[in-house]
Amino acid sequence: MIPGSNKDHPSFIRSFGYAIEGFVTAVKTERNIKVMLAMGVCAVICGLVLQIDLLSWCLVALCVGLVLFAELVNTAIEAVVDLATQEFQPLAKRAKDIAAASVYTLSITAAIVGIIVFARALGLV
Ligand SMILES: Nc1ncnc2c1ncn2[C@@H]1O[C@H](COP(=O)(O)OP(=O)(O)OP(=O)(O)O)[C@@H](O)[C@H]1O
Repeated sequence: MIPGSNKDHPSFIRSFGYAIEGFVTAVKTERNIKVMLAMGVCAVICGLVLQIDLLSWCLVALCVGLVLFAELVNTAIEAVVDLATQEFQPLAKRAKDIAAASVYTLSITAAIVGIIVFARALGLV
């Protein structure tokens, strides 16, 4: 919906409330998001312990945020596919498998960046 085109369009604050609701629902219902949040907390603890520099904090924040973003989008795609069909459908499989692949691609990339950042902080590279 185009913002402002309809007086019933939710306000910015209400839309933000829906987004928070979506985040809470995803965390409550999706095991993978809990795992990713736990890994994000671990990365922050490692950053604090190793006293990484500002640029490294930016990389850690970007990686954690992007992985969570990808998992949230993946969860939304799964919900839409389930809404469209409960039957076995090759296209449903393709959509879910590719959405899952996007999360794993980003997670592996984030893990590589994390290894480099923390190895550098430990003076290993
Ligand atoms: N309607 C469907 N038609 C065909 N294959 C499906 C369908 N629904 C699920 N699948 C297959 O089962 C796999 C698992 O689907 P599911 O919806 O259980 O997601 P999931 O792997 O449990 O995701 P998550 O762990 O993130 O919740 C999909 O990747 C897909 O290969």
